[in-house]
Amino acid sequence: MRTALLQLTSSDDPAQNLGLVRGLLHEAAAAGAGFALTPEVTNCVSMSRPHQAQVLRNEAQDETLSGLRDTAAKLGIWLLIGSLAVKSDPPEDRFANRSFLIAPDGEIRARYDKIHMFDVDVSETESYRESSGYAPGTRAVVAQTPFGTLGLSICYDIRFPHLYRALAQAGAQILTVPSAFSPVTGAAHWESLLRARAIETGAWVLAPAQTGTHPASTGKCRSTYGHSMVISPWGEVIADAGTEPGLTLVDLDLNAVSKARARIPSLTHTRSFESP
Ligand SMILES: O=C(O)CNC(=O)[C@H](CS)NC(=O)CCC(=O)C(=O)O
Repeated sequence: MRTALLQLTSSDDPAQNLGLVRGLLHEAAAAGAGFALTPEVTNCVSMSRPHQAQVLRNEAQDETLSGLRDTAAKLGIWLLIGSLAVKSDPPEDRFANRSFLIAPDGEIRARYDKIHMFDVDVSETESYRESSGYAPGTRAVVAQTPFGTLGLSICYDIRFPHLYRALAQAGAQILTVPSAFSPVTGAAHWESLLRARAIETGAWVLAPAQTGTHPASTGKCRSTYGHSMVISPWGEVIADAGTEPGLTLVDLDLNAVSKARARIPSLTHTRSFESP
């Protein structure tokens, strides 16, 4: 299946971001892609909770979701919206960081709420407290498509290998890791983490990313690492998008999954052991 990763520099204006994503999806479909993926927080990259509270909507009212469902249906493609920041149902007053898998008929086939929250001091001047704004998910998700079984995850989840082992053991052949990685940790860890998860599971890893300096109408601009990547089930870097926004196209071959797993059947070699 020809697959397109969209690398974005999303701003904090959801309407503007929707227009850019639609343009890239048209290009992807024209290039023969039947599956496209967008990064984490496709609809809004913002460091300002008050701004997010003003521009974000709950799922039913979210115009990025309805707009992209419409585009996927018009183009007849599968679409993983890496994530949208959406308002949760009361009494929860934090947002959800939620992936959506859209089928070529425009229907939502799967949802996944990011489980692991990035509450980290990256450097002396750069801190993130994702759990202050977002409520974590509690459920791992796999989804069937005609081109393979997807295992869904988001960004900081990549640091928790047991999630990916569980997804692979539940049948996932393609792991999705839409991200907005910090430049500092991206340079140090991004490629190694993605390659490790591919090697451990013998699955394709598709990691569409936010990149660059994100324009903000209020508060501080945020920067992200970019380098959207496709990793083969054997752990090879098949594509690295660098730091410019745009499209990356690859042809996914599911035979590579069974080949990698036949060579190293570690997924079937789990043993239980006493805790240390
Ligand atoms: O804040 C939002 O609106 C959406 N959430 C994110 O962008 C999250 C939390 S700040 N980013 C990450 O998880 C980066 C992880 C990372 O960089 C690492 O693991 O090193």
